[in-house]
Amino acid sequence: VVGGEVAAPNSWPWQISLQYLSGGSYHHTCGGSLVGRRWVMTAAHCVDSVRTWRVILGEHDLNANSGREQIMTVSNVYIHPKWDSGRVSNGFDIALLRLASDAALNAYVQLASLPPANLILPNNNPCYITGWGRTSTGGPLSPQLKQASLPVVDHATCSRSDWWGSTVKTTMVCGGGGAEAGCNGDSGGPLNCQYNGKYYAYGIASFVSGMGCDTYKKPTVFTRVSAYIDWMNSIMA
Ligand SMILES: CC(C)C[C@H](NC(=O)C(F)(F)F)C(=O)N[C@@H](C)C(=O)Nc1ccc(C(F)(F)F)cc1
Repeated sequence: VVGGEVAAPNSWPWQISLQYLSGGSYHHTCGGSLVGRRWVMTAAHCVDSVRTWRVILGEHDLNANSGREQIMTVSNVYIHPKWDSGRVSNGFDIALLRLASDAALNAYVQLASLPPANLILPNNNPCYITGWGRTSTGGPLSPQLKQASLPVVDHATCSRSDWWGSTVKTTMVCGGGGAEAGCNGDSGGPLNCQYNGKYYAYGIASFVSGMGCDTYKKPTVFTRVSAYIDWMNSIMA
């Protein structure tokens, strides 16, 4: 997350850290959202390589043990059937991870609210991105979870030729476009948007400009979760 601030610990209690085993230790690679006691929603591009995964619930500081963390094994990975790792601009950047055991829900670990199918939030709707991703283009990951305000940029604006043009589809949602942005390592994490007085996991961080995370008129692009509710229900049922 470029800009914004460190979040109050566990104030986004559905945020997870997705980690992979390499060289005998686990490394944060993506964010995600707990959407069921055995289910995590993340980006397909986060899990389209064969690795040993684990999910940390109740996480805040990647380098400290608060005692609130729950370390979960991933038992299955379900990538959207239309995802094409060579074509992130086609969309379908969504995956579900089945956990080997149930999460214990408490003050630090809660389920994300999924939006109603086909919900489209208006331009400038208040939203926050959360994640442990780079704090500047090419910079380090953040040890603590960060948040930044990324209001919705509607499709009409985001698809203008000097913005993302036809790269952005209606199954995506754009957020920000100024000094605050998602960055590498925030992938898979939620865009938390206010709707009827509560926060919904309305987006899944998908991509930023290759020219830099906070490139002007290149807002962070998210998978629009409300476009995939039927697919998610078919998997989690
Ligand atoms: C691995 C990538 C698919 C996802 C990676 N995503 C992120 O860093 C995050 F956190 F914003 F989700 C990213 O945007 N990385 C930059 C460096 C990138 O590759 N951006 C990018 C790739 C393809 C396009 C497109 F769609 F035009 F082909 C646009 C931007």
